[in-house]
Amino acid sequence: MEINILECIDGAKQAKGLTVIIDVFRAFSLECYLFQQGAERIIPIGDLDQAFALKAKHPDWYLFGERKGAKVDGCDFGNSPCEVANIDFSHKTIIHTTSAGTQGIVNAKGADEIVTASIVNAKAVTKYIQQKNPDCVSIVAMGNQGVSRADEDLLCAKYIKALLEKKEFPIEQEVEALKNGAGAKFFDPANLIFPEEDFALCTDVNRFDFVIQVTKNGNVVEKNR
Ligand SMILES: O=C(O)[C@H](CS(=O)(=O)O)OP(=O)(O)O
Repeated sequence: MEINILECIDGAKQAKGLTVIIDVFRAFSLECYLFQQGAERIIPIGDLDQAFALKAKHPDWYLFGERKGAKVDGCDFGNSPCEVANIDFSHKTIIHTTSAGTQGIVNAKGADEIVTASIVNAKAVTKYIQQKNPDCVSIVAMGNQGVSRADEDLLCAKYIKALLEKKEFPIEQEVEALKNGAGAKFFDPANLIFPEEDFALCTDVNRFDFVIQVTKNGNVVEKNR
């Protein structure tokens, strides 16, 4: 199995084979919580206008929209898992547009198939890849706004690669270290965008045992293993 780690939107454009799009802070961690809380499907969208147009057609669907970390005006929710804690999304369709994560999905046009990943479901994604046993796996760490390296996404990519190669990886230690690095923004009292609780929710290692798969029609569904 050939395993390549790529980064950002440019990396997503180069992805081939079974493609794993990673966004730890926070898009694909959030989506795990949404499915856990009953969501039926999520529609990942790159373009904001397209997301609003879809919402206008389907007012009963929830629109989650984020740019530069902040909730976009006019959306029902932003990109924060703690914002949706305890909300029941049973039978709900969700439209999701973000700076990095959903951009990765819409740009991975050369992929044979796409699954998303985050630290909260990395082991489940690894098991899924092992079961499919493809010739080629592209793991894309989506980065900050899809354009610059995000250490948490690269960490998750390296963790999945290590699991696939059956190598030891000190994930708990590395997650702890994020508090003083890429995750420090969640603990900065001057920051008004990233709630502190989101750090723990997005770094709860292997909390979920399901994968999120992008279907042929572009929707995202939960796939239990
Ligand atoms: O909302 C987030 O946490 C990020 C913001 S950004 O990538 O740092 O601009 O968006 P996401 O698409 O979840 O990476």
